[in-house]
Amino acid sequence: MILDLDIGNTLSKWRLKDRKSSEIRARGAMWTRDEWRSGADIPDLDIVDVIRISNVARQDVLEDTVRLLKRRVDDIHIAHSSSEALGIRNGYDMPERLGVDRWLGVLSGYQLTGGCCTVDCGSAITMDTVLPGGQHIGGYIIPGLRLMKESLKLGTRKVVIDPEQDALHALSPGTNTVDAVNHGVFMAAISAINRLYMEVCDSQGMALPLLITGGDAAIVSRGLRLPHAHWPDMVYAGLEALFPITSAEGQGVLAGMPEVVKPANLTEMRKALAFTRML
Ligand SMILES: Nc1ncnc2c1ncn2[C@@H]1O[C@H](COP(=O)(O)OP(=O)(O)OP(=O)(O)O)[C@@H](O)[C@H]1O
Ligand SMILES: CC(C)(CO)[C@@H](O)C(=O)NCCC(=O)O
Ligand SMILES: [K+]
Repeated sequence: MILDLDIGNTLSKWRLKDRKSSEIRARGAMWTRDEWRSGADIPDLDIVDVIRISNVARQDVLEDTVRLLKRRVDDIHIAHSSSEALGIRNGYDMPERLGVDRWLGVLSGYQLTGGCCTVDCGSAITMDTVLPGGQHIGGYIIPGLRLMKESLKLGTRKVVIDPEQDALHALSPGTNTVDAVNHGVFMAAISAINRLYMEVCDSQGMALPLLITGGDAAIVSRGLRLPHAHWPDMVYAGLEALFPITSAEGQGVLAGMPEVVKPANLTEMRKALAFTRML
């Protein structure tokens, strides 16, 4: 069994993947601050023979985790951002500084689309662009939904935006603090993603497919009016692309690959931008 680990700033997500059938057998998550102790929501290491890790938490979090895992499993692959991988050139001035979750998203996104914008809605919301031909041009980082709420210190941090809520309602003016904050934060995130995406397409002169992932992707996806595909396993797919193990992975078949969604029309996007720039 393969253990894939995605250590984020808030949550550490894991999944177990069957080496033979390529099926995902189990999934779980724990707070990144918490220790790996038995009884918690952690995978059974006795059935694991290889581990792949993406980490954006502090270096000592990774070191502690690896030390613990090494007692049971020898074969551990840790992903790093590099200046070039799988035909993609990293656009950062210092390539190793690009968050590896972003890099992995770009690698899998490119494998799926051959050029796209990737958005990861986690503690932070990040957007990255990789052009046809494989040039990554850099991206944007804004606070995620929870961080935005937390920064207001209005006691609404724990009140989540109801994922079942109608997206239109979630964009309407709030008539109490919780709704005012939730709807405001939701609108801020959606507007930023819309605008950044259209600006990038405009400046590159092409409508790129838009992919979205992360803990808040389902909610954001419901509010986003632009055609896009939701790929929950996009970061894991980057681990598969970088360290292929199963025969399917070797052939470039990545877990949970969504249908590629045809992007919005460039002329229409330019009209929308022209209008907002007039204001
Ligand atoms: N069970 C959950 N526990 C905590 N947060 C959750 C949960 N489900 C969804 N979320 C949302 O997901 C976000 C966390 O995003 P994600 O799971 O992508 O991990 P992350 O650790 O924040 O990632 P990164 O630090 O890489 O941005 C939180 O802002 C929260 O709103
Ligand atoms: C931005 C986050 C926190 C998103 O998870 C992560 O990708 C990160 O820590 N990145 C390092 C900074 C950068 O990407 O420029
Ligand atoms: K993430």
